[in-house]
Amino acid sequence: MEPTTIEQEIRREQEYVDRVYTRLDEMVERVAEVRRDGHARGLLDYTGEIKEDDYRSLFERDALVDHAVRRLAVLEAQREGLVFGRLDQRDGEVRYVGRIGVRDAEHEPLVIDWRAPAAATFYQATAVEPMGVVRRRVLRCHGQRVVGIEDDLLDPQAAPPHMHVVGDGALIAALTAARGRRMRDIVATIQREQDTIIRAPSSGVTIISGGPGTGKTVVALHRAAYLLYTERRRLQGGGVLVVGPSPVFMTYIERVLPSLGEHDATLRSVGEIVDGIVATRSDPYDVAVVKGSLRMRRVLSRAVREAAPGVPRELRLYGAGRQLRLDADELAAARRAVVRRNRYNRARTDAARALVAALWRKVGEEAGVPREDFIADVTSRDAFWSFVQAWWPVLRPEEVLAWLADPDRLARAADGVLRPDEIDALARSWSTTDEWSVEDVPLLDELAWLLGEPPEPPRPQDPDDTDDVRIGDVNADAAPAREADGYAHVLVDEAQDLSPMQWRMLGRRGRYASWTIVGDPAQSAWPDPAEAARARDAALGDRPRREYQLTTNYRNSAEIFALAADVIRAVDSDAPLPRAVRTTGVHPTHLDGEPLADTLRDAVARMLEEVEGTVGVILPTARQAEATSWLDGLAADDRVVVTTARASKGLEFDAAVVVEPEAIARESPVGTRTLYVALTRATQRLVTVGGDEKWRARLGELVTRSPSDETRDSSGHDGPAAGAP
Ligand SMILES: Nc1ncnc2c1ncn2[C@@H]1O[C@H](COP(=O)(O)OP(=O)(O)OP(=O)(O)O)[C@@H](O)[C@H]1O
Repeated sequence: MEPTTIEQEIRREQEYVDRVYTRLDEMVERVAEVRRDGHARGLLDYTGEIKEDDYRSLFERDALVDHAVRRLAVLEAQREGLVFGRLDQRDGEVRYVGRIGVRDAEHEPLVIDWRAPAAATFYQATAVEPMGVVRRRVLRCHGQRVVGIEDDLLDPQAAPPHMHVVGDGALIAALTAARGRRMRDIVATIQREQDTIIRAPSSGVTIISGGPGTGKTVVALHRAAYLLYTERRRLQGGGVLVVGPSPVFMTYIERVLPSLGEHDATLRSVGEIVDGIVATRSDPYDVAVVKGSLRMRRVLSRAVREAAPGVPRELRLYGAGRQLRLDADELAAARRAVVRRNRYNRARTDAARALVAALWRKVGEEAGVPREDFIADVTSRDAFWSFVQAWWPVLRPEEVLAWLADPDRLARAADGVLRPDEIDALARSWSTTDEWSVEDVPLLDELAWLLGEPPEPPRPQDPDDTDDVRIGDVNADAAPAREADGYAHVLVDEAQDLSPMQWRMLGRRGRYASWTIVGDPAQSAWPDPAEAARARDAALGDRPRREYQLTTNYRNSAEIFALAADVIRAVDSDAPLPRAVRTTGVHPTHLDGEPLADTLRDAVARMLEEVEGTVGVILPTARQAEATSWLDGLAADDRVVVTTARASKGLEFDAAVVVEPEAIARESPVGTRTLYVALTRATQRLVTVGGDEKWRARLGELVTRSPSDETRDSSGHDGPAAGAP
């Protein structure tokens, strides 16, 4: 049989792709040789004495080997689907675009790196503005084999007569593909509005907003890869921090940057920002709201000023020929004066000075010795320094926060700042568990900042330097405080949910950074956007900002998004909503019936049959524990992901089964927004399970109104199945 046009085109492209892989193999072999050579040099060098020259050559060797190892890893990692695009230009030039740049033996480009300026037209050219491109071609590959081609003819007038145009469009093919448990890169199908954001300059603050499924996350990650490519020296030196809402979300996105050849970004959920603490549990809404509010700054700074539990409440000391004493009130006054001026952990010297000053004030002229002699006498006594150590112990943030589980202590710190019911709720949250919550992490960070790092231990003393050594050698200002590590670029996803205290925590890490901030106000779970905006502005300072809005919903079918849009409109009539361009003809459905467990299992089993990829079961928080047991064996299915609505932020499934939607909406004052999040997680199918008349009516009404009624497909799905299964 004659090969079809598309088969012929694929064969031609395969020839080119084969040439690229042959060249890639040569490059891999060459780099591997450099590595082997480096190792061999190391073996010889280490056999004898090492002279200074040898050290230099060993250093060079290590750098060479290190570079070769990294290069090899990149070359190997980018092998899969290395070439994905081709541009046929008006002037007859043909360019191939791929995951990395590849040149032939004569240094002529075989493939252009997608991030290079020469590749930009691959993403930016449109039929309205072809930018010299006649045909854009996306190659779909499995391993090294070309399996499909999708063309866009951008400039028909300029197309030569023999030019073929095949395929239905790469974007739709990508959007309808089954989803796995990890987000994939979109390097072959980045859209023009997205490309503009990816390539925006790195300086200052780039704010990306847009409704659900508009590609905010995936675009921000491609932007990180782009910036690492264009500004590798600055960004690798300082580091790139990527922050998301939960560990589940971080796992969902963790492959995107490596798949783009970037391994150097630090990915952390908001519960993992502080080194050494991994918090995954979220507090109930009412507690989270208090812990996140800026009022906690006052509470914490007062908590730091109060004496640690168990410190001595009286100073008794023999000095200057008499019994010296400071009582609890005098000690408290000295403490207040010191903490007002200093960070606690860096103030021990000052605390010692304050004690001596208080003693002198009490004794004064009666001491019968000049002030200098009095100070020298007191500070030469071990008993004095033992007291200072006990009275001013080094404090860790965890200790100070744990003290606030004591309702009396908390009430003193929060007096006039928090309401009594808020104080009760907080004290209970800290006394019922010793596991830190996600909302505790910014509080610990704030405390770390208030307390400061303890100074470095004193260096060995110079025996001649006897002048007030003991006070001087623990000088609080001697060593700079080791503040939180500063990153060169900070990328914050789902930023609409960050509490003011979380903004402060991130601000400390991005003090000298450029920022990319991603969010959708309509999905916000934070009840006081104005307070969060203030904290955000303080974190970002006066850096210049550029803002972008994404407007196309690439995730949801139009039928699914129509339901979600209806829900959000009820509470936020002005929310700018994206346009879902893909219709499937399959409307959201609803399943009722008792017991709920059976209905849920039935819904999940149906979805597993109907879609190829993942099925998300999205629950009200109150149902979380029950539902996993209801689902029985189904929960263990690799394709099934069980999550609460609150934790479903940023995730995506082929099918979503949303349990008791109205209960999700009632769970908190921002519950409707959380329900909006839950309803916008699915690409192909949405089923709601359990609920009330109101919910069924909403679905029914929506379908009768839906314009896509006329475009139902032939798969037998013809609207909502409200009622018993
Ligand atoms: N140009 C594109 N080509 C292919 N797929 C795309 C493109 N843009 C976005 N997508 C896909 O659309 C889906 C939604 O993207 P993403 O999760 O980044 O959206 P989002 O705006 O962060 O959503 P949300 O705010 O609802 O979490 C993902 O599967 C993503 O891969």
